Amino acid sequence: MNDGHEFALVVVAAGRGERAGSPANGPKQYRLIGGWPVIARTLVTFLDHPGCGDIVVVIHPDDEALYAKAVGGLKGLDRVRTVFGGATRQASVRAGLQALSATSLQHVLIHDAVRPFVSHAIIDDVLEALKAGHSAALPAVAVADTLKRGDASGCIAGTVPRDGVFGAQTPQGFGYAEIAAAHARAEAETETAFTDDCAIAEWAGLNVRLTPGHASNVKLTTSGDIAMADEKLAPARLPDVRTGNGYDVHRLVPGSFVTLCGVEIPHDQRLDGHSDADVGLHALTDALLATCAAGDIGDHFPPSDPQWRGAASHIFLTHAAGIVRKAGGVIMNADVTLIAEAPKIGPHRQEMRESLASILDISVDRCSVKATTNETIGFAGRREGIAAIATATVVFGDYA
Ligand SMILES: Nc1ccn([C@@H]2O[C@H](COP(=O)(O)OP(=O)(O)OP(=O)(O)O)[C@@H](O)[C@H]2O)c(=O)n1
Ligand SMILES: C[C@](O)(CO)[C@H](O)COP(=O)(O)O
Repeated sequence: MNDGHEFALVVVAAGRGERAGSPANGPKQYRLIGGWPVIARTLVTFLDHPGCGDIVVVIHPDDEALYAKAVGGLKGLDRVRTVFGGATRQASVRAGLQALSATSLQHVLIHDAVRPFVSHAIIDDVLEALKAGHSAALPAVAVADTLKRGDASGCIAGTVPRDGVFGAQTPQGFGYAEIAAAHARAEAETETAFTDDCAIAEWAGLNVRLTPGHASNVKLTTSGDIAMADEKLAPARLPDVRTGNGYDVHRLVPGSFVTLCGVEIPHDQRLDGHSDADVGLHALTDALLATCAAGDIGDHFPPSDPQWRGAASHIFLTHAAGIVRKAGGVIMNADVTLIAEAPKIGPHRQEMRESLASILDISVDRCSVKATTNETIGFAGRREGIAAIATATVVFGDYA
């Protein structure tokens, strides 16, 4: 079982997680972060470490089913045993160490189940220190905040010098025989409640080496810690970018001007329609409505409604832009292609772009107007009508 392995492991998971609250789905080591139970994430890092041999997970007697469900499906579980813990972390570690009494491995690492962001680098540095001859190794992070001592009234009683002060993390590493003996002695000889195993090693006179911990190797203590861990592991949110297209055509009849993209152009024909028949603005109105699936221009402005007779089409486009914005969208660009044999669009393009920019309240560089003839074929080629196609891009949500 331990062929080629460098250390045995105790993972303590018998706590009740009272500071994190105890919801129906069990104590914090069984809560989900990024869709995984905390304890499963923790175990996987060790199961994947080439130096890790026997593993004892110390659980609470009430949690057998929760544990089985949480770790079910992990690879390498044949190396993992469970034992029941005690009323304190210290008692739970002791139970874990006793369960390893037959281990052939010289070193043991002791880790909190609720430190799921432990890394191979942290483990390797602990192992290096043990292999270099230290009896114990402690991953630690220098304290960065100024430390204060508070008094019973909730006021500051003093500032604690932080030079040489470290936050202790796990996994803490030891010679197995030495830490097992130190734990047994501590149990027999002192009432002191030790909050970590290096404190027991120190008490027993063992030499403890500091190794690099990492800020990310946080102990999930409160429900806020669990929420932060979940957020950290959440898949990156993709931007909600939506594109809509629109198409419109109106018949040409004898007249003196056409209105295209909000610009009146003198011409020997006019566009026939219920409103001002501006195909460019109508196509773009549909494109914008499409970005939030808000139907089409006919749904909002029925041709049967007399109030829209001869209406200027910027009303329709302004309405569509309002719907988009109400839905949380930001209009990124608008592009209109006019299909007309005549009049010539080129000389009016800039004015049309400015007209779109003003109606949509976006910059001109986000508004494009293009034109093409229909090579004298089809209804547009025979000057029977003018068509327009339009595309709009809108970004919705947090990325807007
Ligand atoms: N009797 C105990 C107490 C704690 N632990 C384990 O020790 C680790 C660190 O302890 P802590 O964060 O204090 O966990 P809890 O004791 O569960 O938390 P609380 O004090 O809020 O109840 C956890 O993995 C926890 O499950 C344990 O195995 N047995
Ligand atoms: C062992 C430990 O994680 C080191 O920082 C910590 O002491 C355990 O937390 P507890 O709240 O004291 O049980």
